[in-house]
This record gives sequence, structure tokens and C-alpha cells, in this order.
Amino acid sequence: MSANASPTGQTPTVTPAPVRNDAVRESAFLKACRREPVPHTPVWFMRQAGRSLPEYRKVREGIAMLDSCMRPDLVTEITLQPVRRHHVDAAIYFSDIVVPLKAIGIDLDIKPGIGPVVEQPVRTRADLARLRDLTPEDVSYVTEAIGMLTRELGSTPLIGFAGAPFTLASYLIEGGPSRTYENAKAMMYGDPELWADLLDRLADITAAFLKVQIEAGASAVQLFDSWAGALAPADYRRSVLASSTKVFDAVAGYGVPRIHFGVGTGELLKPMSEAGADVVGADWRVPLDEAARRVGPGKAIQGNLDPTVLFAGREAVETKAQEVLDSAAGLEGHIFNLGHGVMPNTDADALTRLVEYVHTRTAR
Ligand SMILES: Cc1c2[nH]c(c1CCC(=O)O)Cc1[nH]c(c(CCC(=O)O)c1C)Cc1[nH]c(c(CCC(=O)O)c1C)Cc1[nH]c(c(C)c1CCC(=O)O)C2
Repeated sequence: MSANASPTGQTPTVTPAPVRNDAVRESAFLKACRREPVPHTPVWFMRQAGRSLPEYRKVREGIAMLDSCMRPDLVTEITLQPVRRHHVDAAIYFSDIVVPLKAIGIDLDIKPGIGPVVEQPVRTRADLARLRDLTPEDVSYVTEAIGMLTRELGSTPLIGFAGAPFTLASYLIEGGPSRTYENAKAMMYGDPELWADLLDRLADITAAFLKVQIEAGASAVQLFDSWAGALAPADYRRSVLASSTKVFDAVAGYGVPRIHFGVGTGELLKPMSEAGADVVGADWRVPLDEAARRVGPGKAIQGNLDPTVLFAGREAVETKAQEVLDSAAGLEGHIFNLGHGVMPNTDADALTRLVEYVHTRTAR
């Protein structure tokens, strides 16, 4: 099967979304996604909007995480903060991977310092019935916020995102964050039919959520399969790949770049790349030239500075950032990022200096 073939043989019926303007289309970020020559290596950071920024902590004061995601004014402000401060090459829409689940009525919350917690975990076929389809009306605040954002962003592209079916399933089944994923894996190994149906449902919800963002004006989308690294490649292929492929197929027709990322997925880069994304992210455990070999030709690579390096002082940051740039030197299409999200205690100035370093060192 070719990397972009649909497992169902269906071709998406959507028409390409118009790119907001020529400047966005010609931005370094979108060029790198398309593997075209760039004026400099584009940079953005996963979790660039968030607790590392004092201005974020200020506007979020007294407002719960999920409530903030439903307020277009706040979403717009928080999404713009890292663009203003760090001069990153792309904005990422401020939200969370559990927002579409909340929007279809799943009783969940994001607990500070813990993460998503689901009141009644999804563990049986009866539980599956609680996962209804997502309609654009369920997330009208997303459409509204992206409309506001794209007016403010000018030539800076906006990345929409969603959680991949496996990572969403891990929260739904475990009821919260897990180190072992014992309940999720118990379903995957013990009741493969229920597992497949659950991931397929989540694929539809995720695809619907990405479509809303693209139709509202997102210029690229990233699918976070953050916890897929917990799986062996054979299990990923057997039990996860089809659902992520379904998501990428569903949005292929828009022509916006699709990015795929997970943590600790060095051994999964090949099967993950088969799900169909245009750009594959790698964490810091695999050098980018090796990541590109595993991913195969025809895809851009994103990554992969260890986020903890930012605690080590300017010289170490530059040395390690240069190592990333050197390992990416032979690639067609590199987007500089961290190997996972910005950690909350990161010095914001260290991030600003890192963007400047990458831009200066790669200016052509
Ligand atoms: C696994 C995952 C989640 N959420 C997300 C993922 C995939 C990325 C990854 O692997 O890190 C994705 C996410 N969550 C958030 C964003 C915002 C956009 C950006 O990247 O700047 C993005 C892209 C905001 C957020 N999502 C969350 C915060 C922190 C809550 C707060 O600021 O009050 C933010 C800014 C909460 C959250 N939500 C989740 C976790 C693990 C946490 C952290 C819990 C904590 O440490 O408090 C689930």
C-alpha cells in the first residue's frame, strides 16, 4: 500500500481549502512542509503557548483550562503570545486534545499539574455509545476563534491540531494519565473488536475536529499521538495504524500539510509515516538523519531538541541546537521544534534566543 492510499479505497470528497493569502502560502513554515527551499529553517515549539510565559499565567488567572479553550478572545490572545514574544514561524491554536471529547458531552476535566481526568472511563461496549459524532456547532467557539486569529496573524501560518485515536483512547479508558496504559492495553489485546470500534469512533471525531479547524482557516494540522511510543511496532500496525490513517485520509483533500508526532516513537517512525502525514515529528532520542531514513522519502521532518536542554544555559542550548541543525543538514524539509512540549518552568528568554539562533544560523 502506498503511503497515501486510503485503506477503504475512498477518496476524500472535500475541495482544497483556500490558503489565507500568498504570504502565508509562501511562509518558511509551509515551504518546509512542502519540502521547498526556505529562506531560513522555520521554528515553532509544541506547547509554545502556556505556562512558560508570564503573560499566559496572567490572562489565565482564575480561569479553568477547559473554560479558557471555549473563549475565543482568550484563545486568540494566548495563541498570539508566543508569536509576538519569540517570533516563531507558526502559531499553534490554543486548545487541548480533550476539547472535542468535552464538546460531545464526555464528563472530563483538566486538573492542574495532572492532566485530563475522565469521570466515567470508557471500558465496555455500552460506554462506547456515549461517543457521539462531533458537529461544527459543538465547537462553534473554535470557528470563531480561528476567524479572529487569522485576521491577527497576518503572514504567520496557524497550525490546528487534535489528539490521535490511540492517545485519546488512552485517556478515556484509563480515566486519566497513566504510565503503563494497563487498561487501554488490556482492551487492545483482550477485546480487539471493541478496541477497533472505539478507535474508529475516535478517528471520526478527530477528523471532524480537524475539518472544523481547516475550514475556519488553519494552514496546517498536527495529529498528536503523544503516547503511541508505549506500543511495539507490530501492535501499532495491527491495532492503531488504521485509525490514524483514517484521520489523515479524511483531511487529505484540503491540501494543507498534515504533521504526525509522538513521543518515544523511534521504533514506530516507519509505521507512523505510513498513516499518511506529509511531515513526521521525531523526539530527541533519534537523530534527524536517522529519523528521515526510517520515515522514508517524500516527507518533511520536524524536531527534535530535548526540551530539558533549555535549562542548561545559553552555550549548551546553542551546542545542542547546532547538533540538531547538523543532523538535518541533508534533509529536504526540516522544521525545527523540540522533541516534546515546552516544559512549564522553561525560561521564556531561552526560547526567544533559540528561535533567533536557528534563524541566524540557517539564513540563506
Ligand atoms: C497529551 C496532550 C494533552 N494535551 C496536548 C497533548 C499532546 C501534546 C503533548 O504530548 O504534550 C496538546 C496540547 N495542550 C495544550 C496545547 C496548546 C497549544 C500549544 O502547543 O502551545 C496543546 C497542543 C494546552 C495545554 N494543555 C494543558 C495545559 C496546562 C494547563 C494550564 O495551563 O492550566 C496547557 C497549556 C493541560 C494538559 N493537557 C494534557 C496534559 C498532559 C496536560 C498537562 C497537565 C499539567 O501539567 O498541568 C493532555
